Amino acid sequence: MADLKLTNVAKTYGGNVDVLKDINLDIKTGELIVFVGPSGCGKSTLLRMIAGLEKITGGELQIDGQVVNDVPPAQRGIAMVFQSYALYPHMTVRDNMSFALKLAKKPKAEIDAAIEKAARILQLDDYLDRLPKALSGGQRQRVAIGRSIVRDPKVYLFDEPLSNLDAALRVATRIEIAQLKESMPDSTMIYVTHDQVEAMTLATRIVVLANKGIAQVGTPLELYERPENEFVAQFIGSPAMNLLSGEIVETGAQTKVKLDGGGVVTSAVPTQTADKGMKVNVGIRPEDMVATTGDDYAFEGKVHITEALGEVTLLYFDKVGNNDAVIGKLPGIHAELRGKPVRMAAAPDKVQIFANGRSLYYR
Ligand SMILES: Nc1ncnc2c1ncn2[C@@H]1O[C@H](COP(=O)(O)OP(=O)(O)OP(=O)(O)O)[C@@H](O)[C@H]1O
Repeated sequence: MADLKLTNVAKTYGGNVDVLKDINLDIKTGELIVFVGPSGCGKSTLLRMIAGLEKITGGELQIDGQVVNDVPPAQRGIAMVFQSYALYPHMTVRDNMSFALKLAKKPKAEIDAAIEKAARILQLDDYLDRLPKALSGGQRQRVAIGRSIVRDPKVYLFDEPLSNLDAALRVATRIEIAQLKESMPDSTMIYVTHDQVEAMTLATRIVVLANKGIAQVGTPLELYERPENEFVAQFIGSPAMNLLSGEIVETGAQTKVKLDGGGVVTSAVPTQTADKGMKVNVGIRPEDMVATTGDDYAFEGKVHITEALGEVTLLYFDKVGNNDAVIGKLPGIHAELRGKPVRMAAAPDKVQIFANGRSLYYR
């Protein structure tokens, strides 16, 4: 059981290199928080500051109401699982998992009970007497997690735990982590990943880090359906959300935007009379675009390239007005559209509007 509270947490290296500033975040017991963001944005640094492996140079970190900025890692009740599951090669799974408890001089009965519980949760019962070299990558990763579980920490920190695994194993281990979380509802977990699918499927809330701060915090669906800004809009989802410049031509409960070099698109984001004429960017996800033959379309463009992925086809359009090439995603196989002019539309509730990079929905 652990609540974490970060207040204006900052990290400066060498007194003058700001990596993170003004990080404010409340994490409640039982949450699985995922940190995502572009390479170098400070995900690992933030995780390591929470673990106590990296000094917090500004602000405050509280665990269960107690300020822990200067509490050493071992006394924070936190366990960290790294991407390189460095197990002791000459020790069995059981010895690897019990090592920390033996060092802490815990009674044998307590150690045995902890190992038994962790092995059951991680389905490692049959492997306890094996050496790491006789395990698969996924099983080794589970042993690494097991080493944390036996210490019964309040908070688990995962730094890209699956990045060394091949694609199939990643999926299997991801599902195991989801089940692990379910079997320990009172544990708090923080997880760093580059993998969007991991973030979307595992997180109770995702924290998007960018430009030294938090770009948005929300449930996976909030981030996907209602990004607060263009950065999050384009960071979450693949291919990225299309942004098309235009001007508001009609306001009200439904807003109409005339796109540069395109048609008029309707958005369910409400606007006020004074917004008429405002220069905005309209955001539409590739998967929310539909091909239409009607006159009510967002834009018409020539399909430059098609990529058939099996269940869907990606359509890459030529530039529309001043806008970058737009990508559409249609169910099924549509190689026949290559080189053809196609009209694309989107339902109003799938159309976002951004002004100066920020979503009008959150005004
Ligand atoms: N000792 C250091 N001195 C100065 N700058 C550092 C130091 N350690 C890390 N940094 C910088 O801090 C920033 C954040 O690094 P960090 O490893 O936390 O990013 P990350 O988001 O985890 O990146 P990645 O996704 O590539 O793993 C980077 O720009 C990095 O260059």
